[in-house]
Amino acid sequence: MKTIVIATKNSGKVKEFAHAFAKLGVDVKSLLDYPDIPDIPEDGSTFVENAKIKAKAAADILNVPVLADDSGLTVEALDGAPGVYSARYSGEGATDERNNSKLITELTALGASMNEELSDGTQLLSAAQFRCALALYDPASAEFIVAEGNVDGVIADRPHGDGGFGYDPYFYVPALGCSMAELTKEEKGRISHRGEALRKLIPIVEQLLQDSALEK
Ligand SMILES: O=P(O)(O)OP(=O)(O)OP(=O)(O)OC[C@H]1O[C@@H](n2cnc3c(O)ncnc32)[C@H](O)[C@@H]1O
Ligand SMILES: [Mg+2]
Repeated sequence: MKTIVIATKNSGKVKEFAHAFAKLGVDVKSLLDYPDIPDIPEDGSTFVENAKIKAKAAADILNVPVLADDSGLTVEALDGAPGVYSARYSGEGATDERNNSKLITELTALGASMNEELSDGTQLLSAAQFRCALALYDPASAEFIVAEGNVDGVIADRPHGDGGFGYDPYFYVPALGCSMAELTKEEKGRISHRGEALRKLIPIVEQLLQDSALEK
């Protein structure tokens, strides 16, 4: 079995990558499997910079090609926040729950509204986008390959669904009439920022796999 290492400690991302790569017969490992690797500072100013930082840091330690994902939510009524700060939006020790609660509190305090409500009374607060940058770094060639994806949605004032992770329960997708957390992994992958970026990168990962660079 071929293996690809993803430089992430986010178990939600790991599950989505594992689902996508399983279809290619590729096993996924993450930084959760390498607890001795120290935390990688994400001090870039863009998703692409942070994805490159994470991929290179892990690849230099493990000496195999590594894929990294930097992603987040940009909200129109918040001038694009939380953006690259999505994971630490609610400060030190941030959790998905606290980040979501801060998001809704901030939007409510601003009086943000799209003047639209769903049949269950849910108010739609602001247009938003999920963005994802993937970086694949191969220490043998010292080269990066980068791919990006995004998906449009709307922030709802209350959560729906218990799938996905992070901001998914509050991210309503008008085209599908449900939140991102109400989709299966397969459905989410078809429309998501991560799915779009991954589809661009998969041919390159497959090429690397053929070259056996990822054989462990
Ligand atoms: O850096 P790693 O270890 O990969 O894990 P992380 O959770 O810190 O990941 P990021 O730095 O890329 O921050 C991404 C933030 O955006 C959120 N996010 C990213 N993709 C998402 C998705 O598909 N659905 C919901 N929230 C998402 C996620 O919950 C984090 O708060
Ligand atoms: Mg992070």
